[in-house]
Amino acid sequence: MEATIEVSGARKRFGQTLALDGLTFSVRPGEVTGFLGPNGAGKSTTMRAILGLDALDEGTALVGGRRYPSLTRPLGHVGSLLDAGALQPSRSARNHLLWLAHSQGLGAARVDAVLALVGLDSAARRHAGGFSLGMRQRLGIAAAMLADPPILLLDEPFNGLDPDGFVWMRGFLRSLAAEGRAVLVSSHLMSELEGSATHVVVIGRGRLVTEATVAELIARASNGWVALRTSAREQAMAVLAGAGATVAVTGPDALTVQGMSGEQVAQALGAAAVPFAELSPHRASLEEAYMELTREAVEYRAQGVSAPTAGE
Ligand SMILES: Nc1ncnc2c1ncn2[C@@H]1O[C@H](COP(=O)(O)OP(=O)(O)OP(=O)(O)O)[C@@H](O)[C@H]1O
Repeated sequence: MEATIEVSGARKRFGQTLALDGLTFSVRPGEVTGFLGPNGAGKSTTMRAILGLDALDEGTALVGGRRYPSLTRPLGHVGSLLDAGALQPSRSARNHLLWLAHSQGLGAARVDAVLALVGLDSAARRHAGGFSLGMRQRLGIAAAMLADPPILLLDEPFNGLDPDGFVWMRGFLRSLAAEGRAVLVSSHLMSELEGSATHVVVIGRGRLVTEATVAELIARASNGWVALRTSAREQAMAVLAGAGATVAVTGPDALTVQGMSGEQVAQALGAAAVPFAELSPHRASLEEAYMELTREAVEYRAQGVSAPTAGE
């Protein structure tokens, strides 16, 4: 089966709430796609629709070109982590997985392999009920990986992870994509996905806000910004603002400047005898890119059709 997820024109209403409002996006093989949006944006509903747990009112949600309920061995095609709490607390982690493995015709060797894969081998015989949320997330991922599926849907897998867990999860997601799998990972925070996602799908109120590569998103948000270090921050701000630039404080001795080239910034500060160092094009973080996006989306909604924003 081809490792793709394709959601097209998905609409879903729960009573008065329109959870999905014509949502369309796709995930291709070899990509970790971050699935982002504020609370209630429709991320979980989308994942549930892809897995056939919620029926769409309109549109389609396909895995490898097929509807999930039509798959004969679904867990061999799509692995999912929706709720890390969904386990039998009195069972050991290994027994929990053995029970799942048997239901799929898999043996103990595969269980031990996935326990090692997620770093739970030493905790394998402990009761899952005593696991921290981070360990439950790992166990949930081990379960998702049991039948070695080419497609993975992970809902908030970074929740509850400690700093080591974060590093591990990022590397793990990258390795899944490097093996050619399609991976859709939901998150509230862009920063969680930095270093693992290659693509992002941002949704709001059940609609697509943007679908882009991480590199495109960062380039868009970085455009026209110059980063600057100066021991005379207030003076530099006054000079640059006086020259018409937009200036933001990014640290005790750091500013970012928009509306002037690096050369113009150097000239203006030089002429006013303001000391500075490290003048460079600013590379936005994924979080900044997300904020920029959200801001654009809000402005678009507030202004109606493509009215220019101030300064354009
Ligand atoms: N079973 C349900 N019954 C009624 N309303 C629902 C149901 N499931 C979701 N909703 C509503 O649909 C909208 C989308 O919810 P959803 O859980 O998909 O968003 P989300 O992006 O996953 O949010 P969060 O980040 O908070 O998990 C919300 O307004 C939610 O209250």
